[in-house]
Amino acid sequence: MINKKIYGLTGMSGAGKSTVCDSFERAGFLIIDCDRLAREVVRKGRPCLDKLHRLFGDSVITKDGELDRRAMGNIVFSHSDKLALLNNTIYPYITYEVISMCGNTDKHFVLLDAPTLFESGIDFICDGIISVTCDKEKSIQRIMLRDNITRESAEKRLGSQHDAEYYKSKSDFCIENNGDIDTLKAKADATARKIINGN
Ligand SMILES: CC(C)(COP(=O)(O)OP(=O)(O)OC[C@H]1O[C@@H](n2cnc3c(N)ncnc32)[C@H](O)[C@@H]1O)[C@@H](O)C(=O)NCCC(=O)NCCS
Ligand SMILES: Nc1ncnc2c1ncn2[C@@H]1O[C@H](COP(=O)(O)OP(=O)(O)OP(=O)(O)O)[C@@H](O)[C@H]1O
Repeated sequence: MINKKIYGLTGMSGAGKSTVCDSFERAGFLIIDCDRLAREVVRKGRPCLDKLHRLFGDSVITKDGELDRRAMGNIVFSHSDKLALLNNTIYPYITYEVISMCGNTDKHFVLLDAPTLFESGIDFICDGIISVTCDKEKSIQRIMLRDNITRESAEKRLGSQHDAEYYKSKSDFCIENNGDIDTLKAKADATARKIINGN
């Protein structure tokens, strides 16, 4: 996108992307949280939710007409064909929102926080890729605690994603997060500075 530098931030669930976003926001980046956009595009009454209802049936809709996220997660993180169907349905809506936000901001630097950056094809608009990685067991422990899910659900979710080596091999910057939070923040601050200063 003209006059903007767009960086994609990716990595497995629980790797530490949200903490990295805080550093980049402090450094002056516009942060686009694709998980949040994915929640907005499936709000009650939005066309994307109607499509999901038609494709997945009543079991993914709550009695209030909202997306039943836990039910949908149980389906798609156990069946790769269903995950592909969800992704193919939802990504065009997310991509539209991302492009609008990039076009509307005054900020020069944008960070797309997107766990499924490569699958969505949105890496195509990025000037650079940053990944956050950590040992799989650490991811499992962190998301069990943060999302109040079982080990089995955590393992299934991670099973739908790539491993650390994959993210590393496709990134311009890789932030390893096996230490404490302060170490992660220091690495993230340094990466943001490096990008802004162009070195
Ligand atoms: C399956 C859904 C309903 C489960 O909702 P739930 O509230 O339990 O989880 P939440 O949305 O907070 O996601 C938690 C984490 O799961 C992982 N995850 C989410 N979607 C996907 C996916 N399509 N493929 C692999 N991992 C995913 C991410 O690491 C994410 O941070 C939801 O994740 C969803 O709608 N996913 C499809 C949209 C998507 O791809 N989002 C990522 C944005 S790029
Ligand atoms: N180095 C660390 N030490 C301890 N806890 C951490 C560390 N890094 C992150 N966490 C915690 O682990 C959890 C997962 O981190 P975070 O939410 O940043 O992951 P994420 O990559 O954004 O995951 P998702 O893709 O699922 O949104 C959070 O509760 C966070 O506070």
